[in-house]
Amino acid sequence: MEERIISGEADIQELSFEQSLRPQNLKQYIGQDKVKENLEIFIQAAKLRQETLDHVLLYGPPGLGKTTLAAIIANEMGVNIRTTAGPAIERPGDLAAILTALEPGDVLFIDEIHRLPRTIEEVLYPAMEDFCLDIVIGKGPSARSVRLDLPPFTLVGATTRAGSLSAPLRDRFGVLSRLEYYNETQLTDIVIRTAEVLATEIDELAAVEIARRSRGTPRIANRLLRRVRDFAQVRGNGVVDEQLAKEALELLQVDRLGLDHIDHKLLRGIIEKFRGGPVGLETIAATIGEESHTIEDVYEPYLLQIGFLQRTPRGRIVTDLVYRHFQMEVPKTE
Ligand SMILES: Nc1ncnc2c1ncn2[C@@H]1O[C@H](COP(=O)(O)OP(=O)(O)OP(=O)(O)O)[C@@H](O)[C@H]1O
Ligand SMILES: [Mg+2]
Repeated sequence: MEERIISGEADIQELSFEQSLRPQNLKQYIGQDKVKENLEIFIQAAKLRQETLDHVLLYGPPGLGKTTLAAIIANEMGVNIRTTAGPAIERPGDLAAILTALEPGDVLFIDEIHRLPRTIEEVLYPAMEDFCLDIVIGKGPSARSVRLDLPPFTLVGATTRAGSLSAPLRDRFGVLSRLEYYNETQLTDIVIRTAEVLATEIDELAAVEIARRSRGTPRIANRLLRRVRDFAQVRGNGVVDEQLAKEALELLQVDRLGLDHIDHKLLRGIIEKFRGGPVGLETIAATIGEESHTIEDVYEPYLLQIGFLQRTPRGRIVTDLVYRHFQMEVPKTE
């Protein structure tokens, strides 16, 4: 897959930059009002009762703020956070080592929790329910099971694919929070906040321009801002105004809805080769030379979200909005 500036996923160099931009508490966390409101209540209640917070599952597309929110939850509870990821825990012993090292009340954050091996999930169930671990010592006939008590903790799980989580695991979370794409106003606020952190001067209209092209995703908004800021330093006097933002974004080949050349190739491909569809996913994949699961996981969600694509039992179809976006004549339906 080629690298895309509008990809929701983070690349490695980006991680330390992102770290510096993370809001630290719920107040600074922009948008996701429903999720925030719920968490605020649960956190307060847990603190009043002097108990640990219930286990929380955060799910939604990449770059919407799951990792950020996990850290905020720990912060608001006034506890430490330990971070790991599904694929990093290979054997039950790995999980046991992490769990037994927790302090009472800690948050254990498991990113990509849908990638946890099933054998590990089973160890996690009693840990989540009763704060204990059943460990098998020895092999064969002399093997015996020992029960270990754990300090009470809060598991925060994050996943981009709630559907691939097993039902028994999902059921053990007391709080299920789904993160939504952000609207233009919220993204504008995020761009302005990030500019402040970066000590970059930016016009409100420039921030709106960046927000519009960010596909509802803070990670993309921050990434675009960073590129536009580079442009402002080299081509201008460092200040980001509307005109400069537009020029820079033009150069980055991100159109006014945040679509790039791959989206264009996909949408135009369906129009030109299949008269707008319906056409099957595999056929689209072969036509544009991408893997079908990449199309499904990475390219499609936003196109579906803005109503440019529709999924039907017979395949994908492009909607009238696409023809208008490309200033093409909308075909008449027979
Ligand atoms: N509500 C928000 N307010 C301000 N900034 C945000 C918000 N949500 C996310 N961000 C910023 O967007 C970037 C990406 O967020 P984060 O890493 O938390 O996303 P994620 O959902 O964990 O993504 P992934 O699925 O790839 O793990 C971070 O730099 C963060 O500062
Ligand atoms: Mg994350």
